[in-house]
Amino acid sequence: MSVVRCKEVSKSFGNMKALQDVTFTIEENIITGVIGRNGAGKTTLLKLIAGFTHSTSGEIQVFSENPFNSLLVSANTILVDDQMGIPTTLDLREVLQVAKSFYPNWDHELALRLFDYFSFNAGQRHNRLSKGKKSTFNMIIGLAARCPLTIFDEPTTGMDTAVRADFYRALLKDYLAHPRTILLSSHHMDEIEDILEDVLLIKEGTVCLHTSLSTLKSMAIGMTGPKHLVDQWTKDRDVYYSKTVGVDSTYVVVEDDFYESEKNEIKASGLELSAVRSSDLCVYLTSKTKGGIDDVFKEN
Ligand SMILES: Nc1ncnc2c1ncn2[C@@H]1O[C@H](COP(=O)(O)OP(=O)(O)OP(=O)(O)O)[C@@H](O)[C@H]1O
Repeated sequence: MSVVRCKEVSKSFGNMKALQDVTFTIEENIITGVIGRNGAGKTTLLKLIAGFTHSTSGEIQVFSENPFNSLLVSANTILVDDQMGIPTTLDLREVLQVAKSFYPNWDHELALRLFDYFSFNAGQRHNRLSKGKKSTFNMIIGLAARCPLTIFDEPTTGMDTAVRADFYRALLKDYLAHPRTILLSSHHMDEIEDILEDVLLIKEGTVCLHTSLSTLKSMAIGMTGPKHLVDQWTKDRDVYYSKTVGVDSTYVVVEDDFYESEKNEIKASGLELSAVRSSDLCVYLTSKTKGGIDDVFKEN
């Protein structure tokens, strides 16, 4: 069953087109990473899905309903971000108590165990917490709510490395025990790739790739060696990234549709083949130029 369907969805802010003709479907009980560069449109998309705002054109369905002003969607969805609007008149324990009455699947035991593990004090107020602690508290709500559609928009803002690792582990453990549809946007693709099943790659307001992580991992290969040889092997293929190495050597990341026999030929011709990390590939696929920052320093 599909939980989210977007068909030709666009969202503009005045003349600014934040999303353009976005079409994709998210199936039930899958963790999807929503990946893209700064300003790509991730937050805009996640807010549309959560029903916080409406699209300029196109059709969005969440649980088969338009999410904007939908009671069904708001009862089954949580969007965890740094603007969650946690009441400051209540202390943190009271906030958990209110959340308990609000979310039907709420696991209070889990919330309290996480609360203690991350050393929160009952009397603290959300607006007095540090940036990382605010994110950690929001994450506790997002996990304990166990909403059928759980959306985390940059949930680890301000968290230190150890807390981020704990969060991803807690998310994975809870998801395995209580499967649900999870959308997770993050700039730390290398940290989240182990828990993702699918990747939705957003580039300049459009979906540039929606695929499984296993496909992403096998779709590209690195090739290093003399430029003329590299050009020969890559001329009819998609080159995602290219940079000069040393005097006459080139490193390219190219679509991997080579047969094993071709790979052996490539290596025999003196070129080096290497695996490409999915986090690097996501950066290349969402880059404006094929050479990245190096292109800025290229002489004309
Ligand atoms: N309320 C708004 N008014 C005007 N422009 C907006 C508004 N919200 C977003 N935008 C613009 O829409 C584009 C997409 O923004 P969005 O926040 O969705 O990107 P993002 O991928 O989440 O970025 P980041 O990774 O930096 O958080 C940006 O150019 C942003 O400036």
